Amino acid sequence: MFGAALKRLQNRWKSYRHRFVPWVVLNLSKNEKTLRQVSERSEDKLVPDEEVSRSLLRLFGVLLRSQVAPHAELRAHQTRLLGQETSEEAPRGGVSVCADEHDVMLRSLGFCLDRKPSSLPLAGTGVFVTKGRVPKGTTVAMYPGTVYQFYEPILLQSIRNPFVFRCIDGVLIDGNDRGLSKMVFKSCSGRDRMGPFMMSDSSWLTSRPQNPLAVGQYVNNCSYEAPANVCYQEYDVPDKFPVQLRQYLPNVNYSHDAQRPVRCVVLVSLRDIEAGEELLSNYYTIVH
Ligand SMILES: C[S@@+](CC[C@H](N)C(=O)[O-])C[C@H]1O[C@@H](n2cnc3c(N)ncnc32)[C@H](O)[C@@H]1O
Repeated sequence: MFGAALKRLQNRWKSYRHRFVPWVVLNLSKNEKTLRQVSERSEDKLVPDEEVSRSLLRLFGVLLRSQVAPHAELRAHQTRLLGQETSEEAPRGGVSVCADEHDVMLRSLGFCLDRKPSSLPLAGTGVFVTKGRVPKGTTVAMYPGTVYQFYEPILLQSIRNPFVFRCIDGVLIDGNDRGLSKMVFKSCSGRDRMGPFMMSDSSWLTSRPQNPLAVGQYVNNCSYEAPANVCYQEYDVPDKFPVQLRQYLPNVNYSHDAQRPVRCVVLVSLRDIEAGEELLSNYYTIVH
């Protein structure tokens, strides 16, 4: 009888997946209501992948059309290479036609995000909705970083690094914007460049990411008093994702493998979120 009870306890422990790997020691939720439960990977989807693709394509398309002047020539070159027509006019006299990323976000998605001191005690920086409103089921942020398969070496990068996110299938995403992690991301991003086309975006490593969704690594853990309003969802970038829009993807594979899709993790709203609210996720998932 004792053996059976022990086995049950072991199975239960094994089924808890901490989304951040083990250096994070947080105030674990006091109640299972704050835990996310999934049966298998395919069920860890609040919204279908097609819906995630649609909202990323919409935002990235608007970002491309409103890019700053220094990129305009490169963009025109890319467009020529792709044999596509463009309705955009080149900026006159080198004057920037840049719309601020936040304006773009507000126009295309209906809300703005910003990083600010968290509303939770001792939680450092958090991510807030600063303008507009996020309806339930919206792709509200992306978790940027280098993507490691479970067998790839991450030991050095992971030391004292609270930004290593674990996907349900064991893939890891290092979202640290400093030190060795930063160097690795930049190096992999440069390696995967295809001629004039960047396949990923390194600007999330700065204080002003050109993809304004790429701040998901700063989303803090919920508590019993402040429940989660967003959840993580794995998203493998489909082959047909337009090459000229990949420059806004904030993820890159650690090892180059043209066959493997880039893994992204998006944060999806669990309810309507109003301006002024902090985004909070659940760092713990139960996989049955
Ligand atoms: C992925 S980072 C989130 C960004 C972090 N707040 C920062 O400023 O860098 C995870 C770390 O944030 C802090 N954190 C997240 N949620 C928290 C909470 N509810 N209470 C206290 N600290 C929290 C912990 O230090 C944790 O290791």
